[in-house]
Amino acid sequence: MTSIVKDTHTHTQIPQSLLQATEPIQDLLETASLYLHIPFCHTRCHYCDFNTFAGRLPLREPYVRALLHEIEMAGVMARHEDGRLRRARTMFMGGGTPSLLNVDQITRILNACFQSFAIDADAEITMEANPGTLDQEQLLGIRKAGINRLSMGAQSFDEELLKTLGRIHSPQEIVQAVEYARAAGFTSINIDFMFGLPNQTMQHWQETLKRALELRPEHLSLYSLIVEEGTPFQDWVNDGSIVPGDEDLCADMYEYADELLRQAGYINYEISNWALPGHHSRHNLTYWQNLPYIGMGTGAASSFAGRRFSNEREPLDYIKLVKANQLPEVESEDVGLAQAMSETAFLGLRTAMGLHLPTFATRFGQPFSQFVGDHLQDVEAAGLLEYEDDWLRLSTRGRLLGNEVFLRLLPD
Ligand SMILES: C=Cc1c2[nH]c(c1C)Cc1[nH]c(c(CCC(=O)O)c1C)Cc1[nH]c(c(C)c1CCC(=O)O)Cc1[nH]c(c(C)c1C=C)C2
Ligand SMILES: C[C@H]1O[C@@H](n2cnc3c(N)ncnc32)[C@H](O)[C@@H]1O
Ligand code: MET
Ligand code: SF4
Repeated sequence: MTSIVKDTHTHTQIPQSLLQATEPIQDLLETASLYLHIPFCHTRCHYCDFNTFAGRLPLREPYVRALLHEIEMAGVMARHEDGRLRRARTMFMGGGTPSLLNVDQITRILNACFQSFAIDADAEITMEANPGTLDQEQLLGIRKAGINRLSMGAQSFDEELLKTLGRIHSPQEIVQAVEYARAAGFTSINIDFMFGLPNQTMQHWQETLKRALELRPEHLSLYSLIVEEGTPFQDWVNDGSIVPGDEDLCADMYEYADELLRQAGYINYEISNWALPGHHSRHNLTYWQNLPYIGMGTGAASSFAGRRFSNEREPLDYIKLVKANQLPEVESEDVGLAQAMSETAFLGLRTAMGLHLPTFATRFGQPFSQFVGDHLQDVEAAGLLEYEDDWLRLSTRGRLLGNEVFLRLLPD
């Protein structure tokens, strides 16, 4: 049994496995999580603005070759001064739709990472998949190649809504994909859903969550629809042919989900993420803890060695750069101490656990209270923050006013 710490103020239940630092922060700062971007999709969903391309499937093999080359160069870049390979605790192959690659391509990508980085024997290795692109043989192959966590975009169990979204699969194919994944030995499965969708009623949402829970995924990500610039959804919102759910409905849907999932044993460890005890995504948490990560592939972002940088987004240009033996970096920003401290605080405060104050002080050689100064007392007095043991977190009220809290905390 995982022991549970009860937070009486917010009624969240946070297991010790999340509260206890797994390793000293100085050791974690010496690692890098790996993100690998696969920029291909069958067709583009109507709401999506990710860096991904439809109709360019013939580019898959040239792209994979370039990615293998980039992994090798990144491994060299990330090595320690004495030549040791950089250690990675988690890997995440996202997109786009990595499940559009064949087993051989996925295996080659993983093996390149195993050669160029020191991947922990018990690393969390996730791959994103679209339920419309999965079959039993492929799932067995990728499990064997080393993928041990599967993250599926499902979005909804409503047939009509799936059409509005431009999805390529039916509700039944979501169930089928999870069954195939279980049969292939996956014991850690995430499913993504969206709410606040056009014409989505509370009943639709309840039905989707009910069917999601029947599959008993270890992890659920629930995202409120964002109407992104340049998407068909934005055109349709502008011409009035679709109307997204309003703020009140979205809040009700979020609260309904949170309560239902809590009763079903899931922990809301971050705004959009719920997990059964022990199944939180360690990769996601590296982002929320502001730990180093290296992104490879088109448009992938990195936070490493005091810099944030990101790659060329267009596949053909990316391939060209890599072929010329160059790291395909196109943007870079130095991250100073003050910026790193602010980011670590704000990212931490968005998680259910909050910010671990002793870790902050060890990491930056300065306590958080000293860094923010008088602002902290103001925000505390307004009832927006609360302490529990060594943790500082947003109160229920603070969570509703999240951005307000962050603005007020910023040093002048
Ligand atoms: C609704 C909020 C979402 C956040 N991330 C995603 C959603 C839906 C999903 C997502 N995850 C990554 C990407 C980038 C790929 C792309 O095509 O643009 C997307 C859209 C990967 C990712 N997420 C974070 C990092 C650092 C990375 C890897 C590097 C990369 O981008 O290539 C961190 C992160 N994601 C979100 C937040 C708030 C966040 C901060 C810690 C939101
Ligand atoms: C990675 C996950 O991000 C979610 N996702 C993708 N685009 C959007 C958007 N515009 N708004 C909200 N969620 C989105 C989907 O649920 C996808 O599966
Ligand atoms: N592309 C997959 C899907 O939509 C995975 C999530 S979106 C990057 O199903
Ligand atoms: S399949 Fe995923 S990445 Fe591709 S367009 Fe749809 S939501 Fe975006």
